[in-house]
Amino acid sequence: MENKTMKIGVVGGGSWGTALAFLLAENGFELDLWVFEEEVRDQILTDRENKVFLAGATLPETITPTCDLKQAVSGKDLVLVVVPSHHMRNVATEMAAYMDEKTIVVSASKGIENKTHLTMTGVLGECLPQIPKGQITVLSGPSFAREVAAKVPTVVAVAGKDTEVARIVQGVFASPVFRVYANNDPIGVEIGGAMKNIIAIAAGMCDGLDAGLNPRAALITRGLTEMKRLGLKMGAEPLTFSGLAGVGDLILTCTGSLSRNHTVGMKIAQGMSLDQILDEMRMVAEGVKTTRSVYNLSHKLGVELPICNEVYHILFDGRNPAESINRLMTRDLKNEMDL
Ligand SMILES: NC(=O)c1ccc[n+]([C@@H]2O[C@H](COP(=O)([O-])OP(=O)(O)OC[C@H]3O[C@@H](n4cnc5c(N)ncnc54)[C@H](O)[C@@H]3O)[C@@H](O)[C@H]2O)c1
Ligand SMILES: O=P(O)(O)OC[C@H](O)CO
Repeated sequence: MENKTMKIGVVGGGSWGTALAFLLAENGFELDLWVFEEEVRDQILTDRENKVFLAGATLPETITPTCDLKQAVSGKDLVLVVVPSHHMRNVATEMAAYMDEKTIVVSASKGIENKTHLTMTGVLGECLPQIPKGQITVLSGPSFAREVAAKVPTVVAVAGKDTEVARIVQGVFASPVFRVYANNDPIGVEIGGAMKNIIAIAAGMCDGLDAGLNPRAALITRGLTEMKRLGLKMGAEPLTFSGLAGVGDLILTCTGSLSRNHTVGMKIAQGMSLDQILDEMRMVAEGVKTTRSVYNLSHKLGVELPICNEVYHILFDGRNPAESINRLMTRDLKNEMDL
């Protein structure tokens, strides 16, 4: 199939869905963009801008905003799903009625479902039984929406169990400013993308306390070990954690001022309550809900994740972040290579 004739739907008009729709339009595709809010659809139609979630980017006429999910996904060759992870099941369940088995599905959402502990391709696989599992892929890596919309050079990974499908998706998204590596370890890519958000909350707390640069580097490094530990238990490839969706995204989110997860951590350390912070945010900080999933999953699987554990107790039990640093520093002494 000639790429540019592919019919594409993007589901989710938040900052990332809008930035990726912009990228695809720049790559020469015409596409439908499903947005949840009528306000956002109307703004894009009249001003060619998503002022709520991605102000400043002019969206070309080749992007058609719609609140009609059927229009966005039916008859499409490729559907990109970019909704917050806690909305994935509802949205995908509704999508199922309109989709046939030929469509390639790409998830760009990062999270682990609270109830099932499934990653987003797992949720999509359950909700879209007509789509062969090899056609469900994930795009992840260090990529702030605002920078992608500003055409800042960005490098990500696309992972799928079917190498051919991952290659097709790679070709669709790749551009001179958006380099895409193919990867065949979707579970590793998704665990990396979901867990880095928890570590970014921890790094934000460290920065909010002004605890120093040494502890932040330690959190990033030992956080990577925790990502690998849980990932390997779930069947991931170790090398994925040295890649873009692992250490790459971890570094970006733990050190980048644009990160919503890092910001949540900073505000907690500065004394705001989680409810207060979330009430003030229209955007999603996936790490909050993922912390709960990972805490429960790690206890179920018997995997020790000390940093994630502390973040859980700070967010949901009111533990003091400074006390958590002390608790982490005074744990039993270990061998660095133990996984
Ligand atoms: N923003 C980024 O830089 C970035 C980069 C990579 C990955 N991601 C991931 O993309 C996913 C989507 O995040 P985002 O940043 O695009 O969103 P966002 O935080 O900018 O906006 C929130 C989104 O939630 C949607 N929403 C609210 N209620 C809803 C409902 N009931 N049903 C469906 N959708 C609803 C809103 O319409 C909006 O699209 C997340 O998993 C995030 O981790 C984001
Ligand atoms: O703003 P955050 O913390 O949701 O991070 C956005 C992306 O996941 C970075 O790759």
